[in-house]
Amino acid sequence: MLKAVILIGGPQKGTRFRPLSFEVPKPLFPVAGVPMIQHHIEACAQVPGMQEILLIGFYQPDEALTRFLEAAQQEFNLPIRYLQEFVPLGTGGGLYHFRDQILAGGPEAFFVLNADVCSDFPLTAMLDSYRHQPHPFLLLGTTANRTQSLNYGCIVENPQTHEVLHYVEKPSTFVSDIINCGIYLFSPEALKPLRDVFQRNQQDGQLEDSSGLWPGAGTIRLEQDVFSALAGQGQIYVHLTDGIWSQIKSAGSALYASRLYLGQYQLTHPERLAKHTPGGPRIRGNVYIHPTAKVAPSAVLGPNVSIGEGVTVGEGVRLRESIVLHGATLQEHTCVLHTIVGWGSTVGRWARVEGTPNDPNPNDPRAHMDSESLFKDGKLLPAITILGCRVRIPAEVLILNSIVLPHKELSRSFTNQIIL
Ligand SMILES: Nc1nc2c(ncn2[C@@H]2O[C@H](COP(=O)(O)OP(=O)(O)O[C@H]3O[C@H](CO)[C@@H](O)[C@H](O)[C@@H]3O)[C@@H](O)[C@H]2O)c(=O)[nH]1
Repeated sequence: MLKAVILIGGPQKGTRFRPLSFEVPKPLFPVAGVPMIQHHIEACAQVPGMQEILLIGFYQPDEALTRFLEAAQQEFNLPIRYLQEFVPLGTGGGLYHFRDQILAGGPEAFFVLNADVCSDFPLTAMLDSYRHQPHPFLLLGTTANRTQSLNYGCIVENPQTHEVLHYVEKPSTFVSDIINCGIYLFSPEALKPLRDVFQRNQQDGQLEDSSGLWPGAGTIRLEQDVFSALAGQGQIYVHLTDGIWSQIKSAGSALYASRLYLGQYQLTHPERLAKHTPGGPRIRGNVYIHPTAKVAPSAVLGPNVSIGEGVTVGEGVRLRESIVLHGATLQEHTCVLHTIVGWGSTVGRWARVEGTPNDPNPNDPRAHMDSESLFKDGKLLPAITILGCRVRIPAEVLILNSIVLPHKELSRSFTNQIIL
């Protein structure tokens, strides 16, 4: 019997995802037509013997999360529960805090998945390598180029045995081109080292604060407190993958992840990809259209387009490399490229809304998405355009490389601006 835990973080996280994370918790943001963590749940549900999926985070359980959990339980016919940390406990603290729930029923092992990654989740392959040689910690690793590796956990392995000999979280100088994907398979034994860290933290805290209410007592950083500390002791192994993988930190990376997942749908969910039908819109490449969306037959969509529930796409619209969220309207002849159009927003006739992609270098197979900051030398860097929720763009204007905050009604063109 197996279980899975998805670490969904909480409202203080996902700041690079604003203003989109104002409306919906980041783990529920639609990527390739379904909420970000539905991809994780689908992958877990396919592993034979999966008994339960636990989401651990520090969000208040709001309506959106509750509705998502109910729908997912029905769809996958599996118990899927949310366990709330009352303070952020770090990537390992929640696993220790909820250890009884994780170990209830005696699972053979449990997967732990960061919510903010996009992957083809080679969980069965990880399980096979775990069963071949069970160890407390199995990490999924992939390769990155030297510069970008510094943004991730870096793993030095023994190439014969795949034992992790050395682990450094976001090093300041090059350590290894094998990076931690934030996808793990842990044995029940893995909770023992977490308990040791917890007890050590508590003792250290009591020394600092005799009240015993030291706020950091329950916080455990899986990467530094466990992986770095235990590397080289025969407890941590890495399973390497060359499948699709990307982090989802910024809106730009959500658009890139959407492209990766839409590509995957060719194999996993061909029914989710729009097909060209006589009298229907022209489809180029991989496109997702929610069944309730109304798309005019003269619109041209794709590649990499996701159209959400109740969206209206008018005659002559050109839409490419974009996500259009629930209830938005693109009036006739708009051109929308490299953009996320927020919930309920309207783009007026003949308007052009365009962003600049910063996709990984296509000539470097080990390149990943850069989630760098929005500004450099006080200037907004060119990036995808984001329209927050219920934004109104008038007819015949140009919006280029801009971020428009929710509920703004624009009256002219803007380029390279954040419109507050
Ligand atoms: N429940 C809970 N979840 C948390 C908390 N803090 C972070 N998380 C969740 O844990 C995951 C990792 O979040 P970060 O702490 O932001 O780390 P990171 O910068 O994404 O780096 C991690 O992931 C990389 C791969 O994407 C790894 O390369 C790196 O080593 C590390 O594990 C995310 O899904 C986040 O929502 C917390 O206090 N509580």
